[in-house]
Amino acid sequence: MSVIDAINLTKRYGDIEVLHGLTFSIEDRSITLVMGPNGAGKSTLLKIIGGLINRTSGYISVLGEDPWNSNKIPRKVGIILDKPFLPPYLTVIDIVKEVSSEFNYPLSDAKRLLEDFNLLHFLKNKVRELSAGTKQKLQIVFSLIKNPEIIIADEPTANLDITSRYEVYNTFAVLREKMGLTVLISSHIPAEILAFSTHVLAINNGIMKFFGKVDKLLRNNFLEEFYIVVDNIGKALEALKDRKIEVIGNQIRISGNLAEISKILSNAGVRIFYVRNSIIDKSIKGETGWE
Ligand SMILES: Nc1ncnc2c1ncn2[C@@H]1O[C@H](COP(=O)(O)OP(=O)(O)OP(=O)(O)O)[C@@H](O)[C@H]1O
Repeated sequence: MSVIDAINLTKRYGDIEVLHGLTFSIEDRSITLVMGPNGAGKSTLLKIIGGLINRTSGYISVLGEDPWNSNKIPRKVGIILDKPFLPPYLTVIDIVKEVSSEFNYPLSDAKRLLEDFNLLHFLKNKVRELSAGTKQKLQIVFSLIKNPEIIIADEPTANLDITSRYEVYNTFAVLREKMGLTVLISSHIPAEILAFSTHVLAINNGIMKFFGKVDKLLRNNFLEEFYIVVDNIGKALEALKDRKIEVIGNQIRISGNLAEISKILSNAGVRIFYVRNSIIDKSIKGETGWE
């Protein structure tokens, strides 16, 4: 079932058309990586989906409604930006209370969300005392306080170090798996997020270059060697014991079909934090025109 449908969607700023006739459907409970170089049109597309700006022509439906003319979309779509706008001198609990009361959300449920994302111990901290990664995770949790069905994240990891970036990607994977949310994330660092995504929508100069499942993007490149980092190396080694693998530091070197290996690990309850392989970068470039 699709939750977002776009047909021939265009956007012009003044005389300049920056989105040229995009057509796609986003499936319920998917994580779509929206990728493309600077100025490609990623933010513009996400803002249209979130109802922050209107399209120029074409059709867009989000949860069955036109996002620009909808009371439902501001409540059902959570928007996450690259830099969280959290008041630096307020404590986390102050903000939680404010956001909960704004959306009529029980405070006890909000605290449970913080607990789910391992943030409960920051309740009494002021925002300025928190790391960039923690602030971003908080922004994500705050966006959940209204019970959204879709989360749109525009470059959510742009200002984060690698550890925090993976924490944030992981948070999105949890949102999808445990809370059944549909997630759209834009990024400049596509290879990192690919392991957490189900679909890819690639734009370049406002033209959609690729839309489809991650497997399709990587389809020709499976019998290659790559490196993965997982959350539980012991469980991963057990799950992959019939395969030729080598452990190098915290990475597992393995050859084979990436989709198949991810499935084995996922069935064993192991989460992949990181996949690296020059082929992934090459297939992103080959299929999408990404430089
Ligand atoms: N409010 C605006 N008025 C005029 N032009 C705009 C406006 N916002 C964006 N643009 C232009 O539209 C094009 C697409 O911009 P957009 O921000 O959507 O791209 P992006 O892919 O998100 O880029 P980045 O990765 O740099 O954020 C760019 O050429 C940009 O200069």
